[in-house]
Amino acid sequence: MGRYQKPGFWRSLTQAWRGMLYTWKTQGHLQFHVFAGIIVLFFAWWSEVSRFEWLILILAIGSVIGAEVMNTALEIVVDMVQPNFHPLAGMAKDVAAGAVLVTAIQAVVIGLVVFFPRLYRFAYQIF
Ligand SMILES: Nc1ncnc2c1ncn2[C@@H]1O[C@H](COP(=O)(O)OP(=O)(O)OP(=O)(O)O)[C@@H](O)[C@H]1O
Repeated sequence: MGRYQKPGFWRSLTQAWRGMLYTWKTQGHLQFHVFAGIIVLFFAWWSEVSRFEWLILILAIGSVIGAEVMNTALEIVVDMVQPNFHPLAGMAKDVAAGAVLVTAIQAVVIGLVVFFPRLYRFAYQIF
């Protein structure tokens, strides 16, 4: 095993990007979250949300994506430390997946609070 050397700023960025790419390639959930986030941002632009709503929506999308990336990191560590079946290894993964679920529920609630009144008004005008 090579000696560890603390990387510089640009090298750290490259490594972080490599981690993101790995997560993107291996986790279908991340692809789904990014796709859903793009659709939400499109709707935000289309329905001309306020600056504050933009910030909240971006925070919500970033939280889900960040939690998914952290979840992937934990899965990698668990698989490295415990490649065999172990109840604690399974529980660690389940707890990390629970963190993603919390952020996803939060994002859905934020999306409803921001978009539901607009969709309601839109539907009201049409029907
Ligand atoms: N070593 C293990 N021992 C016991 N149970 C495990 C182990 N590895 C995984 N599991 C169980 O299988 C589930 C799925 O684990 P897996 O490693 O396939 O993650 P995943 O399908 O990529 O999860 P996610 O959908 O959260 O990204 C875990 O949530 C856990 O309940």
